[in-house]
Amino acid sequence: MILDLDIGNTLSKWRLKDSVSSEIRSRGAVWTREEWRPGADIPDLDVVEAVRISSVARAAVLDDTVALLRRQVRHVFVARSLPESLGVINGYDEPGRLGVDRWMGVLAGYQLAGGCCAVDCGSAITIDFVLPGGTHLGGFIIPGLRLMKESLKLGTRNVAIDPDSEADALLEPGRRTVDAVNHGIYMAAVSAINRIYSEVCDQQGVALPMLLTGGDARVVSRGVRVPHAVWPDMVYGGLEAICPLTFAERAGRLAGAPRVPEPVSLEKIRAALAFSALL
Ligand SMILES: Nc1ncnc2c1ncn2[C@@H]1O[C@H](COP(=O)(O)OP(=O)(O)O)[C@@H](O)[C@H]1O
Ligand SMILES: CC(C)(COP(=O)(O)O)[C@@H](O)C(=O)NCCC(=O)O
Ligand SMILES: [K+]
Repeated sequence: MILDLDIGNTLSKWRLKDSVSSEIRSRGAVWTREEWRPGADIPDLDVVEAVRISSVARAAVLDDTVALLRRQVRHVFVARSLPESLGVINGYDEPGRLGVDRWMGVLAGYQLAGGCCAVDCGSAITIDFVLPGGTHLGGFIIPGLRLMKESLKLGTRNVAIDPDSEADALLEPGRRTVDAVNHGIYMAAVSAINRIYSEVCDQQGVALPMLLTGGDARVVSRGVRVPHAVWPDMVYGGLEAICPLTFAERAGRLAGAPRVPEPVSLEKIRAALAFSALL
């Protein structure tokens, strides 16, 4: 079995993948706590031959996790943001400072779709762009839905947006604090994604497919007007691409990859931008 770990600021996600059949056998998530106890919250390591890790948690959390895993598992791979990987040139001035979850998302997106816009809706919402030739432009970071809500300190933090809510209902004016806040942060997130996408496609003269991942991807997806696909395992896809272990991975097949969405034409994107500039 292969254990894949995606340690984010809020949740540490894991999945077990069969190294022969490439099937996902189980998955789970635990809070990424200050005092996260590596090992206590992840599956039985006896069946694990290799571990692949993407982590944006504090260095000490990662170091402890790796030290513990190395005692029981022979192959432990820790992904890093590099200046260049798999034909993608990292757009950061200091490539190592790009969040490795973003780098994994960009590599997976490029492998699947070529140039793309990779959006990760987690603790933060990150919006990254890579052009068809492999140039990563950098991206945008805004607070995620939960962080935006908590920052208001209106006592609404415990009433999360129902992930099954329809976008139309979320875009109506709220008639009580919790709805006003939930609808407000939702509108902030989806309009930022729509606008940023259009601005960058306009600047670059190219209509790119958009891929969405992260804990809030499903609900955000309903409000994003740009054609896109949701790929819950996009960060894991980067791990598969950069450190292929199974037959399917070596053949370039990424688990759970969606069909690449067809972007609307650049003319339409530009017309929409021109219209919003009038408002
Ligand atoms: N069951 C859940 N538990 C916690 N957060 C959830 C859950 N479902 C959706 N979320 C949302 O997903 C976000 C965490 O998403 P995730 O992509 O795992 O973030 P990160 O990678 O930053 O840890 C939370 O901030 C929250 O808004
Ligand atoms: C921007 C992030 C906090 C997003 O993390 P997440 O919401 O997935 O937990 C993470 O990618 C990070 O710590 N990045 C380093 C800074 C940067 O990418 O510029
Ligand atoms: K994120």
